[in-house]
Amino acid sequence: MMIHAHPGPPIRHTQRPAPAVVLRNVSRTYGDPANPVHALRDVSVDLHRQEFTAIMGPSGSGKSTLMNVIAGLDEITGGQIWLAGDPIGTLDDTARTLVRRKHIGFIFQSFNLIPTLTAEENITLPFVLSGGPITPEQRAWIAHLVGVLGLRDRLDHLPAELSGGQQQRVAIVRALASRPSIILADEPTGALDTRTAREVLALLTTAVREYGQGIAMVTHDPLAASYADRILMLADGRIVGEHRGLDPRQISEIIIGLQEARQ
Ligand SMILES: Nc1ncnc2c1ncn2[C@@H]1O[C@H](COP(=O)(O)OP(=O)(O)OP(=O)(O)O)[C@@H](O)[C@H]1O
Repeated sequence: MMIHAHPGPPIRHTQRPAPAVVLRNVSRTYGDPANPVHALRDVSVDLHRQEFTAIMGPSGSGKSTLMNVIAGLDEITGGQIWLAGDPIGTLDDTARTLVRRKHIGFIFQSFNLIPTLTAEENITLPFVLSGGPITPEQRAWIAHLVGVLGLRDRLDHLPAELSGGQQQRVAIVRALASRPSIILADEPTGALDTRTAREVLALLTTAVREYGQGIAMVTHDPLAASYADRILMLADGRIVGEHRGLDPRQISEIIIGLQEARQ
């Protein structure tokens, strides 16, 4: 019998399900080859369902680039990325869009709600864009999330008629609704006051614990990062540390150390 090298991500011989996202030796270089900017250098990392990962690092360390390449919104210049087992680098644009819609949810600092659509229409927009009808199971799941996040009497409001915290909760329901493999959250609490930010972080933690949702969150805020199960530290386009169980003060000290190392 011939044994072929497995072309996909490494097979795990554990009970844990396959990672939602696998990056192997990923690089992203911008600009003139004579004077390149290395936004990501040889990054290898797995992101799991049922896990809340925070991505931190000094300004310019590659955090946004990392999110963008995972989302398929930016091309990589080296390595390979698998999203729920699909190697996204080899897919054409249409196939990549479909994989992204199926497996990735987004939560942004600026909420990214469509101002002319109600909360309910914003939540169901991804299903409309996918062209399929919303199944009774999906409707029940959305209704459950709307109830848990306290939005039941806000569904017919426009974003401008909602507080910042309510708008972000609409964005969270929208991201959770399709049960993506991973939610990419870019500074999701950046525009919120401290109390509302804590509520949003607690909701994200609940989504991971109770719904098995995978979340990767870019943040500059040590308090926000302390809600995560693990923290990846980026510096100069590389992953330079992975930490668990740190409190906000310990996280701040690591960040300050990374900033000082650059000076
Ligand atoms: N489109 C681009 N063209 C050229 N260089 C880019 C581009 N996008 C990012 N870069 C560079 O790549 C590096 C990483 O940028 P990136 O935005 O990923 O960092 P970041 O960690 O998200 O920073 P911040 O915390 O300030 O948002 C930086 O040096 C940046 O200037």
